[in-house]
Amino acid sequence: MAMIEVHHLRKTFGSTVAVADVSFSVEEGEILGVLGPNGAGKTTTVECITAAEPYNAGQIRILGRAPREHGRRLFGLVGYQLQTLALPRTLRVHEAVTMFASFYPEPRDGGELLEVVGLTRQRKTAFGKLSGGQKQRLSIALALVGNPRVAVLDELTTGLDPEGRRDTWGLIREIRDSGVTIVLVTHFLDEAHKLADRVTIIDHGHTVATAAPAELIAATGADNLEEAYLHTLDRHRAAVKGEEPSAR
Ligand SMILES: Nc1ncnc2c1ncn2[C@@H]1O[C@H](COP(=O)(O)OP(=O)(O)OP(=O)(O)O)[C@@H](O)[C@H]1O
Repeated sequence: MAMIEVHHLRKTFGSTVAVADVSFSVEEGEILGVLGPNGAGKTTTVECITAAEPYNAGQIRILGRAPREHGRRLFGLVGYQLQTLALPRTLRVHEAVTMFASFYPEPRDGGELLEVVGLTRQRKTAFGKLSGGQKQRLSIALALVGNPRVAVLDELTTGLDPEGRRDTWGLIREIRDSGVTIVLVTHFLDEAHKLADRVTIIDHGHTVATAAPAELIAATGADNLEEAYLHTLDRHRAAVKGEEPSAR
């Protein structure tokens, strides 16, 4: 059974259509990369999956059931790492983990989790004194503290230096290897290529393609995922307009 299925999802904010028609599935144990330009509807889509937002039409199934059917158990099932983590500046790292752990019926051990994300030495550091990379690590820890089967990670390496990004990629692989299914929203095509088993591309609220990076590269005759991504978007937009795609 697929871990997550999204069928013809539609979500509007007033007159803004944030998600027009998005469909994809996420298999258990895989890393699915969610790609697309700014404003494409990626965050809105994952917020519908985590039930942070209700949706207008279509279907979402998590382990075969609608998000709301899971009730409060959904929060333990799907961990969500926010694009920006806002916590009181004086809250210490271990206090944040303990506080978030209290929201869940079967939380992970806080000390062990800080070890996993490499924040043991900072456990007594106030949130306001953490570096950008350390805040990212804390936000990943908070997404995992409920012992979820799925982790939704939104732009998790934005603002990190190359070493921080590489370390975070290692961490994501370890989390996947521990059995957690991962939905990874990213603008970094190298990141998607290195981590994702499959990627789904969203443009203007529509699913454009879902495939393994290597399949997408082969299908477009591109040299790398970035080229393949741009080519796929061009082709989609030209088809929508009824035109021939431009040569990139
Ligand atoms: N709470 C909201 N109220 C009104 N409009 C919203 C809201 N959230 C998102 N939108 C709009 O919905 C559209 C999709 O936004 P969304 O944040 O899902 O895109 P995204 O693909 O995640 O973009 P980015 O890559 O810039 O993070 C945008 O036009 C955005 O302005």
